[in-house]
Amino acid sequence: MTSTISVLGAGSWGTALAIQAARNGYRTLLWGHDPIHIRTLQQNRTNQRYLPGFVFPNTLETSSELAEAAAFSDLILIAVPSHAFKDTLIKLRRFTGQQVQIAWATKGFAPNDGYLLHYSVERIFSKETPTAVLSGPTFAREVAADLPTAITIASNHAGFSELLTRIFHSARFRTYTSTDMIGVQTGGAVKNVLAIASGIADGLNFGANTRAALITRGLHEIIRLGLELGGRQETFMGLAGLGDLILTCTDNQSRNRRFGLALGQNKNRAAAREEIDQEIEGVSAAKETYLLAQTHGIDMPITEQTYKVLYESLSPLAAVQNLLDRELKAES
Ligand SMILES: NC(=O)C1=CN([C@@H]2O[C@H](COP(=O)(O)OP(=O)(O)OC[C@H]3O[C@@H](n4cnc5c(N)ncnc54)[C@H](OP(=O)(O)O)[C@@H]3O)[C@@H](O)[C@H]2O)C=CC1
Ligand SMILES: O=C(CO)COP(=O)(O)O
Repeated sequence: MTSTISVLGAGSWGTALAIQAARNGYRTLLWGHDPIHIRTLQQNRTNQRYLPGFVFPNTLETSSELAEAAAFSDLILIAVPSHAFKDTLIKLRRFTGQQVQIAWATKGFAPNDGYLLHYSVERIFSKETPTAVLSGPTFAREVAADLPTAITIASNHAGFSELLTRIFHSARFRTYTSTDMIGVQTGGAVKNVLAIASGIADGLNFGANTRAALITRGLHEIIRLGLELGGRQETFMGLAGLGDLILTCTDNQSRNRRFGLALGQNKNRAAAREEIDQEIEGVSAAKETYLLAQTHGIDMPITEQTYKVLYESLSPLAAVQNLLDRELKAES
């Protein structure tokens, strides 16, 4: 029975998930691409840069060698940012055997081709490789602090979601299984765009009514796109859809929301990014989602206006006005 796991990506989320697996008694190896950062983690037994204040359990090891991570376990969990996802898979492929099982907690699309991340795994590994995605309303810091959290684990392989459940489930970390990998990935990727939009509205000092309207109409956008891509309605009403959307649109722990807040307060994109100094997945997701909506002929007005603020220098105020000026229609 598997008793090890390698987690790729030593940012806040990879570190929190590695701590969770290690706390559950699984020998866990946390891999990061920067040898200097990893050496610091090894020495301090904590990730001061990305998740300060949480001491690593004894069962947590670290490495900056991908070959070591592949040899450590045939169960790989990827938590690198989406822009590094494909590249990490390609490098990993050189070191893995036939038995490898691949899960990811990354939220976003493969850069430049707009595909959900499971397509990259299928192409770089194979369609037969067991795959799974973990997603839901899960701020890294709260998971590391062992605050009650629930997450969805979606897999194409029942045995794999059960294995991941054993590794991650605890009295404070509740796991739900699903078979809807497309729906779970779509919810996780698109909610980041809507969190930026919600931040923008709050940065402009609009009120709670505006935020609630954005969340509700944003959910409709996720559902329209997600159904078209092959996801299931109930997934969008669950943890990986509505749950994560509410979390990131309403709480300032969300980097995407804070980025939007800065834009709404009239900071430019570069200054807002610098202020956050961590991954803001919604920036690339806004472009990929906007292009996907166009390709599939789907109406996603909040996504479209967010894209225009980010890529066409539309002012946040004009973007909100564009949404309000839209032709009146029935609620659907
Ligand atoms: N943080 C959270 O609460 C949650 C995050 N997620 C998702 O997890 C993913 C990772 O985000 P998160 O950990 O928060 O991001 P962070 O900003 O906390 O950390 C990003 C990490 O990725 C590393 N990195 C950057 N480029 C590469 C690369 N080319 N190859 C390998 N590693 C690289 C960074 O290393 P370096 O410092 O050297 O640049 C850093 O360790 C995102 O898709 C995010 O949406 C999902 C749920 C919760
Ligand atoms: O996805 C997340 C929580 O579920 C983290 O959101 P941010 O990337 O906006 O911080």
